[in-house]
Amino acid sequence: MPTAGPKAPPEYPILDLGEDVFADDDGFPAGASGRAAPEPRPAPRAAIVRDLPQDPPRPVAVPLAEPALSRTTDTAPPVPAPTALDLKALYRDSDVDRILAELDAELVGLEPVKRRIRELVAFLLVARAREQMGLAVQPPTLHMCFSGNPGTGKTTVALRMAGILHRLGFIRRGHLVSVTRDDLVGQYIGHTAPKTREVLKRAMGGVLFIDEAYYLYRPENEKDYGQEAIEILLQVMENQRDDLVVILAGYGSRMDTFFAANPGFRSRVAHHIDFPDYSDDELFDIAHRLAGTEGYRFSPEADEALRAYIVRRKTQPNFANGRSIRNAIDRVRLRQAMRLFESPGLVDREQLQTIEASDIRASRVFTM
Ligand SMILES: Nc1ncnc2c1ncn2[C@@H]1O[C@H](COP(=O)(O)OP(=O)(O)OP(=O)(O)O)[C@@H](O)[C@H]1O
Repeated sequence: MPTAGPKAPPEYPILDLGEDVFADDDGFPAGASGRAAPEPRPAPRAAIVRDLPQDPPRPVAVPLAEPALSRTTDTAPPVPAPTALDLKALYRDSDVDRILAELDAELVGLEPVKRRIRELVAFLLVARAREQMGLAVQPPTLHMCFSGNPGTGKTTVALRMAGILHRLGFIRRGHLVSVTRDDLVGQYIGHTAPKTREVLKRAMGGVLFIDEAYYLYRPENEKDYGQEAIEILLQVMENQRDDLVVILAGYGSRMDTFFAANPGFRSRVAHHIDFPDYSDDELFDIAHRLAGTEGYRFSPEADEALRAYIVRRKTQPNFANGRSIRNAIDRVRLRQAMRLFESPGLVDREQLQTIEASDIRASRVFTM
């Protein structure tokens, strides 16, 4: 948990993030660094944002009835608020159960994370119901922090979260834009605000996922432009929170330090979800899940080799939980293909599907 005492968050003006405002640089603060005359810009990079795949396009979800008494026209009298609502029916109609089932099928383990997501779904359904009953004062704050080591499933869950928020009508588009510091912060004076705004523009109506968010803040460097990006993000997180959900992600302990140093973020992030490291058994299951979805299976000897691989890989540098297992499976498939290609005679269906121990034991992991 953060240790530093809270400071009052600074006041930010309301920003209009519509197309017109994004078209020029006006209207944004100069940033903590102060600004001199802009320097020439380097050539733009080809792509700064990773747009991840999403659900097949659907009409914008408004699964629940319009808020009662929210509209009046000259001709129609206001609709009275319902006196009771069926939360289960709201849940069924929203199709969120399908997304939760997909999440369950896709991700091994992560029980605490899945439980937190179900809690959040309940919270969102109740928020919707309160809105329909005329009880909601303002929309719930949905910005989140996903903390955990690399490869623990944060990006995968964020993608599903975007789908859930969309199906429940809390975001318009349901896409996820995944960025790191380099996508938001420029290297020269005057570059950061346009970069940050461009990313925000892409993310509007969806989820902005900022991986290793603590790199935005570099207190040791007085001239760091990260502070400028932070100020813009904080304004948008406050004032556009009905149109954008920000998920900050990174290692747990570093996120704690980041929040302690940036109370503005701490006060705007309402939901914290911790992603634990996987056990050996879970990593084993992940390997089976990943290989199985591609139509592969392990021989009994390969299973034994896989267990030994996991034990060794965890002690070696750059171990990244599920990501390391995914990479390992990719390499194992290459070795299996080479083995089959080099073997004499015909190959049958069984051989094409089977990973043998030698495909795993040829890994450098066993020689390091
Ligand atoms: N619980 C899991 N079940 C199955 N596969 C998983 C699981 N967790 C992670 N993976 C696999 O690991 C890969 C990396 O996961 P993901 O990118 O979601 O992790 P991350 O925490 O965002 O890591 P990073 O910060 O390194 O990107 C995914 O492509 C996925 O295939």
